[in-house]
Amino acid sequence: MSQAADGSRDLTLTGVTKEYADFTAVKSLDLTVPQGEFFALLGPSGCGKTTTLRMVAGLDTPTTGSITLGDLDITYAKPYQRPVNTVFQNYALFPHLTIFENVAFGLRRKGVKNVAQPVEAMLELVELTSQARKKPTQLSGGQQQRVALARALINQPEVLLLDEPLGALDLKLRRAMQTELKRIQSEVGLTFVHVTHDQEEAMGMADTIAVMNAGVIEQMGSPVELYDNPRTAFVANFLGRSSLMAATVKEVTSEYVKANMHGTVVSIPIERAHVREGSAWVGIRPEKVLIAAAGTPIDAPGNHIEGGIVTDVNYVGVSTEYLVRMPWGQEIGAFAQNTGHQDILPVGSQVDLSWRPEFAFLLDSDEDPNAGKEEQA
Ligand SMILES: Nc1ncnc2c1ncn2[C@@H]1O[C@H](COP(=O)(O)OP(=O)(O)OP(=O)(O)O)[C@@H](O)[C@H]1O
Repeated sequence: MSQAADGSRDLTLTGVTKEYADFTAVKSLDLTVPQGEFFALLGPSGCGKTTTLRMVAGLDTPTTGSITLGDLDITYAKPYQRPVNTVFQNYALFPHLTIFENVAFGLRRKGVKNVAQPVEAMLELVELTSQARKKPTQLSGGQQQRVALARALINQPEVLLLDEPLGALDLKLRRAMQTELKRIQSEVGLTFVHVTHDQEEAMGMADTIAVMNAGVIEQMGSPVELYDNPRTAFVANFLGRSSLMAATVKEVTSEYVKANMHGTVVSIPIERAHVREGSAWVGIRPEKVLIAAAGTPIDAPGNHIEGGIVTDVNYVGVSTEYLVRMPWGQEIGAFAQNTGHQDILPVGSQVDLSWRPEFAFLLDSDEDPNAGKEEQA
């Protein structure tokens, strides 16, 4: 198979659109997944994740656009002609075959004579050596999922597609399998494209996340980049939580954009300010907001706002989650770590809030401040 000039086998989607009779599921998608990366497509139900994956797998054909692997154009290649395998949520194991034979299936179909060694190596990788003689129904959900993974990996695909592979597992097993999947991916070094609507799952596993909404990619980057520097309200709300407060840009310096937020001037680092003039939304995440009884000093030089009243207190053990009504009527979240240094502030307390300027971000006022809230998993 041919390789790109630099030898890389990146997966690239260029201008990929998928139209159904009266509906466009994926809109002019441009996407590059570097070889060997753990890539997550994250978004709410119906945003076009599965459609995108099916086009990479060859189960659907793009209406326009192209899909390449290195310099190999696979846009119209049959599923079995592309070095791509898929693991689905419903593992689709063969119930009448043993675990060993399920894993051996792809090799036997290719006419490989000696399957024992590769199958055993694969079972070892997914830690199921002791289960080889059992049938799928004798395994737990997580074990069955690992069989599905081994069965796909033994074909030595260049790209492994995972469509909500942990969706059928309970939360605890899901978290355990996430660690497992990440380990296996780094051991085999394949490109993984993982589709999920679970933001914690994507954040915990992926090198790069593409956040999809209504057929387009809203933003793409490392989990930290997306979380700390969201460019749209959808990303700010869908990935974690954010408070978005109306403001007007007053001044732009080399380091900060300063905005007047209901009478208080706050600073936003220039690299997180996605608007430089006019009206805007100042964004801050609740765990970045420090809270203290009115008039007491807050240990954070920065954006300081006064006149809040606590309207809700949710004690969750490691932290206390406050809702604070600001003088302009909006409720802002503030999560305080329960380090033992601060008493819990009851509902009705008068409080001041503060956050370091470097944690704030600034979005265009055209953004819908509620985008992504309802869709959050
Ligand atoms: N064959 C089809 N004909 C018409 N519309 C379709 C078809 N297949 C998918 N769609 C629509 O395309 C949109 C995207 O579907 P897709 O399955 O890609 O979403 P998704 O993000 O994977 O969602 P989920 O997490 O629920 O699987 C949906 O609104 C869906 O109804």
